[in-house]
Amino acid sequence: MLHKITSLTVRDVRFPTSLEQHGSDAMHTDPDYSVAYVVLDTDCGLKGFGLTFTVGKGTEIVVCAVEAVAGLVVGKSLQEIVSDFRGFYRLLTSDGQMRWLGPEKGVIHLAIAAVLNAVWDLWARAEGKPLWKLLVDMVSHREFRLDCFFLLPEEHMLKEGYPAYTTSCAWLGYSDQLLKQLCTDALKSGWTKFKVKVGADLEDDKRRCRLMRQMIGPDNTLMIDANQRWDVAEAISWVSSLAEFKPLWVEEPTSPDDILGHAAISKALAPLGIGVATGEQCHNRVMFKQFLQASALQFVQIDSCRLGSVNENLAVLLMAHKFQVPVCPHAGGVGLCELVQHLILFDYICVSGSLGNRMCEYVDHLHEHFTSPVVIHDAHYMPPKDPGYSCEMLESSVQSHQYPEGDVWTLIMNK
Ligand SMILES: C[C@H](O)[C@@H](O)CC(=O)C(=O)O
Ligand SMILES: [Mg+2]
Repeated sequence: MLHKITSLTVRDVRFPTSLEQHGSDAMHTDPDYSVAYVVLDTDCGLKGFGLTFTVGKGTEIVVCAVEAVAGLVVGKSLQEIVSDFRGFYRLLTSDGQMRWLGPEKGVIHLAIAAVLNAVWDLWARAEGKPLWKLLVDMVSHREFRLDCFFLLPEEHMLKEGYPAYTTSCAWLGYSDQLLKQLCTDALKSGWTKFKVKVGADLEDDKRRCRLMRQMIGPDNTLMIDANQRWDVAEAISWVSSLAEFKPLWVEEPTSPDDILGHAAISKALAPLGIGVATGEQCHNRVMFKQFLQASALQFVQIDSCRLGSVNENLAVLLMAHKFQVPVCPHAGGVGLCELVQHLILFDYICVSGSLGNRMCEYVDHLHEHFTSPVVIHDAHYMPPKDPGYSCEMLESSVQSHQYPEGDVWTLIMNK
């Protein structure tokens, strides 16, 4: 079956997470977790679902950009696309009249990610496999030695899952009381790795990091995330002041485009045992290449919607492997956990074969709006089994959260 794409629809779907400060950080103080949600219809009835993540009002701009590229997709068959996926990727990213907006960065790239995510979802559904398995089956299996026993990596993942860390205990806008409660709950559920938001006020950061350490103890892992708040010198002195709390990494210490700045920060913090992590706003593979070449990061944080979907993320996974830098994907947003779990499973099974210093982010928000939500067991992502890329949303959720006409928003606006 050819699966000719007959239409592409895109909707602006937003969740009012800012009301309770979920997802807040030093630069995004009032995020409403949102998606530009894409559905591809085909002549045989099969659909493909895709999304890209944003944090509120920006979604309307991404929706326009998706509409602008729709004409490059509608009318093509899945077979035509996947038989020359590289050519199709180039068609989307190199359109003569739209390339000026990027190239391969910003709003237009987010839009292309949403569309390509839907195409990959369609392909995996057509093959009757979860996306990670579609990718794994494309390359040959290898056997790795894992601790004291031999297990194929795929079997290992199906049994144990992929290790995760949580960001949900310590968004910047949460009170100390809430932070304590959420840490207590998370520890009971088996979490051992925690990320705390920092960057707005040094004294606050010291208090919150101290509290986190008290709650999680000396042996669990702590990471800090500044969301680009500092300049280079400020980042070095600020993080040095937080070194006593033993963070494994500082994430996005400065502008996401400042490769040499990250290199300077990495060099300065190495003696303190603190690495630099970045990637959620690293806009394409070329940037990642230079970050790796400049030893400017010690943890690669791929993002399933920032880069040009699976296509570009695979290139980054391979480069990270070449440079022997662990990949710890970003997933702080709606739908990002659902998507990126497929990529990190593929990374482990077919590329890195290692779990050393590796973990995938998890945030405990909004999974109930997906038809195949992530399954977390004992702080591990369990491999998804349903065909596709796990980003189909419940139609009822899409309708009630569509902006501005959905019930959820009309209620808020009429208050
Ligand atoms: C605005 C988002 O919630 C952002 O804070 C997420 C992030 O930085 C992370 O998960 O890491
Ligand atoms: Mg972050």
